[in-house]
Amino acid sequence: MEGVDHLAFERNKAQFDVDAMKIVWAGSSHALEVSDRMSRLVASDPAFRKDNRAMLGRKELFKNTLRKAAYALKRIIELRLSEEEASMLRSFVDEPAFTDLHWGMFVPAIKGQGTEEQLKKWLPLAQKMQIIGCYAQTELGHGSNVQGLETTVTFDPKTDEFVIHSPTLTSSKWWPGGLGKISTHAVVYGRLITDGQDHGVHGFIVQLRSLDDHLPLPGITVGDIGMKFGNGAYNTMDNGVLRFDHVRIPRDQMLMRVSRVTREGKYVQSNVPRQLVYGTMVYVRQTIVSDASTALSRAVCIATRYSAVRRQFGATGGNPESQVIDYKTQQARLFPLLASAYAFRFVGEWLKWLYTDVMTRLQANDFSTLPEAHACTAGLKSLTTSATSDGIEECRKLCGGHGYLCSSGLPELFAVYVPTCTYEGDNIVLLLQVARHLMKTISQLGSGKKPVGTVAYMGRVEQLMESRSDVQKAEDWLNPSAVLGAFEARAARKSVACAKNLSKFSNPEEGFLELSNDLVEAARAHCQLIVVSKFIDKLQQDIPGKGVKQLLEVLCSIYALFHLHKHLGDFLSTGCITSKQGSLANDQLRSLYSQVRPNAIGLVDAFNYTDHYLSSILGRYDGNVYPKLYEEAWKDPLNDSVIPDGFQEYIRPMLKQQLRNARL
Ligand SMILES: CCCCCCCCCC/C=C\CCCCCCC/C=C/C(=O)SCCNC(=O)CCNC(=O)[C@H](O)C(C)(C)COP(=O)(O)OP(=O)(O)OC[C@H]1O[C@@H](n2cnc3c(N)ncnc32)[C@H](O)[C@@H]1OP(=O)(O)O
Ligand SMILES: Cc1cc2nc3c(=O)[nH]c(=O)nc-3n(C[C@H](O)[C@H](O)[C@H](O)COP(=O)(O)OP(=O)(O)OC[C@H]3O[C@@H](n4cnc5c(N)ncnc54)[C@H](O)[C@@H]3O)c2cc1C
Repeated sequence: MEGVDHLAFERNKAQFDVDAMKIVWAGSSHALEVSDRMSRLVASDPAFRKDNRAMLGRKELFKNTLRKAAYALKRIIELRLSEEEASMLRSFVDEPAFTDLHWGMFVPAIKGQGTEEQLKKWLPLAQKMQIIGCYAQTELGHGSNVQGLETTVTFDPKTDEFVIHSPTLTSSKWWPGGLGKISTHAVVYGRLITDGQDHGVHGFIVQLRSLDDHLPLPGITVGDIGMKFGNGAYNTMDNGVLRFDHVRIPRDQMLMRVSRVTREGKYVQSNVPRQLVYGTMVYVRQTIVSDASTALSRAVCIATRYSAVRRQFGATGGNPESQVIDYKTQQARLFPLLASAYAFRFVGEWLKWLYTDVMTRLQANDFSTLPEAHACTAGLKSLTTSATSDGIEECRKLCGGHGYLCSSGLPELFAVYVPTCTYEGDNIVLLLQVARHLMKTISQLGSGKKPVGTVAYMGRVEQLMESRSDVQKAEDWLNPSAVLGAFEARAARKSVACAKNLSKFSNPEEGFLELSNDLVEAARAHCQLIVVSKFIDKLQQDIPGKGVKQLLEVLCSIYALFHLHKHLGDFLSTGCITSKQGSLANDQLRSLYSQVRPNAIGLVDAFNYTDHYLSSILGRYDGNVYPKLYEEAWKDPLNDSVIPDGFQEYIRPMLKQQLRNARL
């Protein structure tokens, strides 16, 4: 029935102030107001329609993305939107596009690695979109191993220029988004060579295409790398290939904040650490953590609403069948994902703060927190994107057969989301970076260097090696200090075990390779501890609204106890808890799921997503699923005609032949 809220009875069950929760989710009343206004602006404009993406061929799909990007910019200018509003509007357009790389990596790379002079020259051009840029780092032969890049950038003192060259097939730039067809410029990473000496990888601003006719400049071969996973999905992006044949650029197009080359060809390093060349990745990894909560919450919103609508089995005495959300197994799969969406929101907020703090310190030449920023962004990017990818797929299964339809919104969300496990650093490679940080921290304990930030607990390692959980009954697990104690002890013990095993190797690098599986597990335990502790910290804040804080406490306990249950082997084998305490945690989880149940729809309504943004019939706000699914099926191009193309040509003769054979 049109206009009827089929989920109203669920909404009435909520025991908390949903509007107050919306503010917590958005981060502030101001952020909620802006995101609400921008999402409605996009949803109400037919130019931003996106329900037909899965049906479009690549060229049409891509052209449509270009139209939307240009139209979005036109609206941003017409409506005089602020930077914050413009960025929200672009995110609600909800279609991967060259603009993501322009705003998300090209501009930040210049900002982070350019000198004041370079900022003055390039930023206004980029900000007014008079040039369009991408981030060209990865090559056909090397992505993870940045130091292994092969593109050469050789200084020619005669002309005061750099000569960029792709000496091998594997040195072809491969993957950069926006590169294939649209970017006019790129920040290109290559090996800097002066006077025959290789100084390693540096960034350079390179013009790729003419600003007059958009043709590639001389010496440049550029194109798209081809179709990617899923229909629609990430194929709106022109990931590209790029080769240089001795292309010349002026010397001042080397990004020179970290190091520079003088007119005479002398290589000069500034006092800034060379790792700042990797700064753009740190920035993007931080944004990816917040985006994980957005992607996961979308999937969870769809699966939760549909689970309340869907009924199977259990009809008794004339009563309707059971809502699938009432099955304990459905709750045990769904509610930890709901809790994870909130957990990732808060850890994302904290990571943004950490990043801003590091940037402020860098301005004052304080580089002390850079390793912590690298480890946290790398580890949390890895943890949250892996969990979100798995979570989206779990939500598809939670929706049964209908979850597999494109109109559920879940297949496209999954296809767009999964590459986050690979881009901006393969998730395993990034966890190994965290493990290095942990091993370094432990190795420095003896020297009296006090660990700070997220590794501060390592300073209490002796106590953590001995500690025993004092949980005696299920409710004791609601105590944040019981949870923190167990997670800290597990993380510390796993790291210490790795450090001890490493010390048995005469060659530490060999040991690191041999023990890498254990190191990855230790890094994961550390990252889960960060998520749990930042959720607990969030609950120390003043959180207004009836029942809001109480429900967040429930979600925080679910996040922690679900992971304790999932990784029970870890907690038991390290001796942090007993098997009795493990089973008490499980008892407590069941009770927590029951507390979430009446509030489940309210908790996903608090994400404040429009139907346009969710793009899912199963996740419709009004729960009117079946008529809309039925209606949607008839829109498929296959249903344009009763008899499909190809039937007369192939199937009719085949049928006839088979009938003739049968008669013989
Ligand atoms: C239905 C529609 C639905 C729509 C749904 C929407 C959802 C979509 C979500 C979208 C989300 C966000 C959008 C953002 C837009 C961006 C799109 C992104 C596109 C992708 C871009 C890319 O992938 S760019 C390329 C990225 N490449 C990598 O990440 C490479 C990974 N490798 C590395 O980072 C390094 O090489 C590695 C760290 C692994 C090793 O480096 P190496 O030089 O070998 O270093 P080491 O020897 O190991 O270490 C040296 C010391 O340096 C320290 N260190 C390393 N890295 C850093 C760093 N980044 N910062 C600071 N310090 C660093 C390291 O710790 C060592 O220190 P030590 O003290 O010497 O031990
Ligand atoms: C959709 C998408 C968009 C992208 N956009 C861009 C872009 O805009 N700009 C850009 O420059 N790049 C981009 N990339 C490239 C991306 O950053 C790289 O693909 C990514 O960093 C992974 O590197 P790789 O492909 O070399 O993987 P590999 O390192 O070859 O990984 C292959 C396997 O080897 C394993 N492995 C590798 N090294 C180790 C190790 N030391 N220890 C243990 N295991 C290891 C990995 O875990 C993985 O299982 C994009 C990629 C994708 C998929």
